[in-house]
Amino acid sequence: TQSTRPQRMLAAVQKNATRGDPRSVVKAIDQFCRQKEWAMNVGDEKGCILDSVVSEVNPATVLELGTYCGYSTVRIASLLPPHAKLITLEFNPDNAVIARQVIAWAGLEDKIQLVEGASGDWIPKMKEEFGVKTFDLVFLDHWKDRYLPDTKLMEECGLLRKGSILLADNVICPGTPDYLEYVRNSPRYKSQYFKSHLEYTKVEDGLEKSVFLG
Ligand SMILES: O=C(NCCNC(=O)c1cc(-c2ccc(F)cc2)cc(O)c1O)c1cc(O)ncn1
Ligand SMILES: [Mg+2]
Repeated sequence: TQSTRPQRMLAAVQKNATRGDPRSVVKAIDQFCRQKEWAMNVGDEKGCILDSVVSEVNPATVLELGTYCGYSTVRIASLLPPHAKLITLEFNPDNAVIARQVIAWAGLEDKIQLVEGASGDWIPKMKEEFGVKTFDLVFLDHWKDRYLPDTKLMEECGLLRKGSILLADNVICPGTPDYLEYVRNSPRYKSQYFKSHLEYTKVEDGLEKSVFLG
């Protein structure tokens, strides 16, 4: 039977990356996507901006919305301090199967908790299910029409504290106009746009970094 793109991406990781070496996993996926097949990972250009924000925030608790195959999950977790935890939500069970194996190849299982299901269902249960108080950093990379409702839900559930950072992918392409309008005009956020390109292309895209002011 025909393999899927995530399955071919995992095969490229297992062939070209070194077990236990997260950066080699990131490199193998980027090479696969540049040389073989485009895929919707945040990619190496926006990935460098992601790295700099993660390093600056040095978060103890991270929430990622939209795991896909685990590229940004591994990229973020490889920069976390010891004992820091990353929870990543993935809606699509087939993607979750692949992401778990990518995370295992990188040797980052102890830092990452992959949760399957819809963000809207899981966000209200974060505190009781995972003992999370608030998130220091949230990386939004799931369905683009879920960025705004899920941000409001995180506010309502008390998952953001003064200084929590939201970093959103694809605010230009595919675009998240209602989310951008909200974080750029709400008095509760200080927002900054990092201009870049859609992964592995010359199309404009960017990341929006927003500090929750409480
Ligand atoms: O997370 C879920 N889907 C992937 C979200 N991510 C994207 O859609 C995404 C798309 C693109 C993209 C850009 C240009 C283009 F021509 C085609 C795709 C780029 C990106 O960087 C993304 O991140 C999901 C699934 C589901 O069934 N339910 C809840 N969530
Ligand atoms: Mg994305």
